[in-house]
Formats: sequence, structure tokens, C-alpha cells
Amino acid sequence: MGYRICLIEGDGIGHEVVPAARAVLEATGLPLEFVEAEAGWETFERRGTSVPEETVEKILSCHATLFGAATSPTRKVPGFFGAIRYLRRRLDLYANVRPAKSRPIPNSRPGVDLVIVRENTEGLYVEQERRYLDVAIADAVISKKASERIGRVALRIAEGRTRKTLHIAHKANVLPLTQGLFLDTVREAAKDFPLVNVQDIIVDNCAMQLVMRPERFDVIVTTNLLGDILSDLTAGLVGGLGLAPSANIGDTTAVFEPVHGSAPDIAGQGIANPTAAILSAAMMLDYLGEKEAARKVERAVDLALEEGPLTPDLGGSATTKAFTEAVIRALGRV
Ligand SMILES: NC(=O)c1ccc[n+]([C@@H]2O[C@H](COP(=O)([O-])OP(=O)(O)OC[C@H]3O[C@@H](n4cnc5c(N)ncnc54)[C@H](O)[C@@H]3O)[C@@H](O)[C@H]2O)c1
Ligand SMILES: O=C(O)CC[C@H](C(=O)O)[C@@H](O)C(=O)O
Repeated sequence: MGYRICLIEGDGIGHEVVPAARAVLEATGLPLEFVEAEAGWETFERRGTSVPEETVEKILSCHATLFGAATSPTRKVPGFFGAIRYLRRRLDLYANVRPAKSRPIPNSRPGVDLVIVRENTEGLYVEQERRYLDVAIADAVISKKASERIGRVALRIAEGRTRKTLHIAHKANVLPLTQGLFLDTVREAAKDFPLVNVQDIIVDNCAMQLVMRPERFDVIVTTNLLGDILSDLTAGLVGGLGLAPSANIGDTTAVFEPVHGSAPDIAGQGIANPTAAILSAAMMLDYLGEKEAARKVERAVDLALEEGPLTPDLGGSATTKAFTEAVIRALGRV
């Protein structure tokens, strides 16, 4: 039996990096069947909704989904909602797992091998904002249930790694009710994981320590917006957004996507780095139980990064297509 994979390109460079990742997936030789679905800003403009119901149905009919990126305007547009944010909440994809690993390129910091585990359903992402004349208010929701389940995901990941260390990154010193509930709940869950060395860290110090000494971190668990920001920081440590993969995982399905967005500044030029999408596809293979194929794809990416040619974000002049072909050639040698 094969795997049904839902592909959602989205907007901008999503149209370039998802086909690249698909080509690499096809080159693994695994029995994969692809189902295409649409979501994002272009979909909203065409159909009046950024996530048509049939897209949700297609995702649910597949074993896993690979998502590119979707554009969200910074102004309020009536009827619009952010596609990936909607899918995370609609499908209860509560764990956003974002690894950052050193890669064999000059602008990647050596010695980094960490995972950010970002709570993916609440915090400030409940998107409850109100405006009263010149004052605007946003709600941040933290629940014991969501904090406990994301805490347990992070603790299980930490338990399975060599260093077995978990940092809980929080701002409970300023927000003791919301951030404090998150911190206390994860600490409580940690009692069931005696092998994991659990430490608290205030998020601003965590950001500084990540820049100064990233090699000391193993797994970091944090709330939604803090994880959003920290995971772009860790992407920057290892070579940039073009290299950072992620997984949105729930109990019934999972959506894999590069950490980056639609990159309007380079979209349509065929020069986007497909590595983040390809590594997200590797995370998807791992989720599907195809561990060996996942490891091979990751090794092929590292070989291609080592040997080049590199895309412009990494200082080269290769196209998306040329780099993808290099990864596919490398797949034959790993
Ligand atoms: N998951 C998502 O769908 C998602 C994630 C982030 C941002 N966004 C949306 O994307 C749009 C653009 O946001 P942004 O500019 O802040 O972030 P972005 O990630 O799209 O781009 C940030 C910078 O990184 C570069 N970059 C990103 N990915 C790259 C790649 N694969 N190869 C080479 N360079 C790459 C871009 O050229 C840009 O200079 C916004 O509308 C935002 O809402 C969506
Ligand atoms: O632009 C959007 O609608 C979502 C962007 C998205 C987020 O979680 O905020 C992105 O920054 C990410 O880290 O996945």
C-alpha cells in the first residue's frame, strides 16, 4: 500500500518549493500518490475563502500534507483568514515541531542541533483583537490542557534524544497568570519524565543565549508567538529561512511546511531555496514511518549543500531547479 500525500502550494514561492519537494519525494521511489489542493491569498481572491472546505476534506483523506506558504496581508481584510493558522486550529495540529541543525555551508553556525516545540493552537494566535478609538487589545489564551499536551510532546522528543534536555522558554515573570500557567503545567508534566533534565528560561534571555551559545540547547518548548519568533532566530543561526523545516502535528493528521513565508521579494524568479520544503518532506516521511527514506533525503540535502551549486540566499547563483536536481542526484549516492 502506498501513501496519499496532499500538496498545497499556497502563494509566492510556495509554487516553486512544493514542486521541488515533490520531485525529491518522487525520486525516493516510494509508492506515493499526490492530491493537489488550494489555500492562501490567491485562493481567497479567486474564491472568497482562503481555505475552501474541499481542501480540508482532501487533507483528511490523505496520510499527510505538504504545505508551501501563504500570504497574509498586514491590514484587516473582511472575510480573510490566514490559511496555515486556520488549518492548525481547524485540524487541531497542536504541536509545531521546528528543528534547527547545522548544515555544511559557511553561514551555518557549527554545533547546533536543537528543536523548538511551539504550542500551535492558542496564545495570541486565538486572533481576538478589539479596537477602541486609539487603543487596541489582543487576547492571549493559555489553557492547562494545551500546555500539558504540548509539554508532553516536547518531553517525549527530549527523552528520545541524546542530551535529554528541555528548556521551557516563558515570560512568567511579567505574565504570571498566562505564562505562569504554561510554565507550571509543563513542569508538572515533567514529573512523568524523570530522565529529562528540565530547565526554565525567561524567553528574552533564551533569545540572547541562542545567539551566543546555541550549542547548549537541545529541546525548547514555548508558547505560540514566542515559538514563532524563536524559530526564525534559530533558522537564522543555521543558514536562514531557506533551510528551516517544520511539522504541524495533531492526533489525526499532520501538515509539514517550511518555516518561511511566500517571500514576495523573490517569488516568480525561480531562485527560492527549496531546502526547507525538501527537509519538511523528509520530516513527513519520518512521520509516515519511512525513517530510512527520511534520513536519505536529509543526507542528500547535506551533500548537495556541501557540493553546490547554492541558491542566491546562500551566496550562490543556482536556480531552485538546479539545486533540486543536485539533491536528486545526491539521493543516488547516499
Ligand atoms: N507558513 C506560512 O504560510 C507563512 C510563514 C511566514 C510568513 N508568511 C507570510 O509570507 C509573507 C511574507 O512574509 P515575510 O517576508 O515576513 O517572510 P518570508 O519568510 O516570506 O521572507 C523573509 C525573507 O526570507 C527570504 N526567504 C524566505 N524563504 C526563502 C527561501 N526558501 N529561499 C530564499 N529566500 C527565502 C525572503 O526572500 C525574505 O527576504 C507574509 O504575507 C506572511 O504573512 C506565511
Ligand atoms: O502569515 C501567516 O498567516 C502566518 C505566518 C506564520 C505564523 O505562525 O505566524 C509563520 O510566521 C510561521 O512561523 O509559520
